[in-house]
Amino acid sequence: MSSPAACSTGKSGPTLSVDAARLRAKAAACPIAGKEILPIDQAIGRVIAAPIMAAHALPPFDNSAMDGYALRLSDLTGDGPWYLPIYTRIAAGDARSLTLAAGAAAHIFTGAPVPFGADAVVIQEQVTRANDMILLTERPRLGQNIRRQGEDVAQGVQALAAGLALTPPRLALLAGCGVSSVAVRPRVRVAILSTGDELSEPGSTLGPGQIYNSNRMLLRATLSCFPWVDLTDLGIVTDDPTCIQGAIRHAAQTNDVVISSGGVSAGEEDHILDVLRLEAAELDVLKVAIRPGKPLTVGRLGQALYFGLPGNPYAAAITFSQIAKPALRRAAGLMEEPDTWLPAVAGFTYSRTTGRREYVPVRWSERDSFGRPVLMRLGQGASASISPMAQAMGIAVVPPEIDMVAPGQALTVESLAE
Ligand SMILES: Nc1nc2c(c(=O)[nH]1)N[C@H]1C(S)=C(S)[C@@H](COP(=O)(O)OP(=O)(O)OC[C@H]3O[C@@H](n4cnc5c(N)ncnc54)[C@H](O)[C@@H]3O)O[C@H]1N2
Ligand code: MOO
Repeated sequence: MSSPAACSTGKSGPTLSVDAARLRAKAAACPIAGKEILPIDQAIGRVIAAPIMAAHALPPFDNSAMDGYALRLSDLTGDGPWYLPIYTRIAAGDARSLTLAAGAAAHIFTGAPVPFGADAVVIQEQVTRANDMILLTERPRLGQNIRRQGEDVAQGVQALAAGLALTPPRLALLAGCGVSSVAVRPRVRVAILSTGDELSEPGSTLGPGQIYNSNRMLLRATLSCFPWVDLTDLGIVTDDPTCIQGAIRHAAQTNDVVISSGGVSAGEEDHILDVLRLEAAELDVLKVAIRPGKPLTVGRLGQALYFGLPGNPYAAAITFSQIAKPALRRAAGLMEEPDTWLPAVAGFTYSRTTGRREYVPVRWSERDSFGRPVLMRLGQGASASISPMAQAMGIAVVPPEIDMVAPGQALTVESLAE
């Protein structure tokens, strides 16, 4: 067992604002080095490791945006109407290299290559066709209904930057540019464990004084939604300092991030901080002005980033989403910050104690005249309650200095899921 080491702060250390705690957690998270080359169909949700260049222009050739007739504007002399003979028919996939005959039109279909010399396509609804001739009365605009080669992405330019997640639209862009494989960041290896002698797994019979382990499912389900996470679930670790120390030490040696729940507050049965000291952890965050979730621990344990989430389920969910997740995203190499909050107004009254930023589970069924959701509060703010967050459409954010939330008060609302 290693000797106790000084932490940067202790149980009585300073209380940080949510923003300061998040910044510290992110600063403690270094992007995982290295890369993997994956076929694009196996890269869904992964993080781009290096800029991706377009192998081909998009679109790869000038093509028609509509079903109609390709023509040359200089053939339309005078004020019209104009008659043009149809010299050929060009469907999508036509492999011929065609030049438009002088004074003629080509019957062309959406996605078909525009013949050389044609500089406009008139949709079929705007012409009168008689046998092999068309009649048109309005002069087309130069280039109308023609999608130019490379107008979406030019060949050889950067199609996507490093640090972006490969969302479905981005994968579609790569496919469209003919990119078949991509260099992605390695997955972040994350281990989760639940502490507490009172915990039992669903499926087993509850003994006296026991509760079912819900934090494991919360973290497991949340992390399973991140394709850039390689998850190890260590299950329940009993409230014994030696067991916790062994589990945490091994987890930190074999993972990039370790997340525990429970045992971080001040009680004699809360062993996480003592164990972290014995393991010479460098602790950056011990108390946060957040409700729920004040007793949160963030630090480094050897090469691993460590999050000690509070045991209360709503506190675990909020501290994970507000502090741990942004740091995990940084470890994954993600450069984009999700910014999905909505302006909203309170539809409820709530008298509260100031000093902590509070995350309130809410639903709404109405919007005000500006289109803002009118929020209804769920539950009574208990950090042990799971049902309010399960029923919630979002989480309203109440600033620390507010002592009374009244109907009509402007608030922001965030998603707990993203
Ligand atoms: N004297 C003090 N007591 C407490 C303080 C304090 O400052 N002084 N802080 C309170 C606050 S706030 C919170 S939040 C909790 C945090 O406690 P811990 O992180 O130490 O967690 P535990 O004591 O282990 O558990 C708290 C609560 O959550 C239940 N729990 C734990 N793990 C799970 C799980 N995996 N699934 C479902 N529920 C779980 C546990 O049974 C407890 O009821 O401390 C307050 N106390
Ligand atoms: O931080 Mo605790 O979650 O307020 O109950």
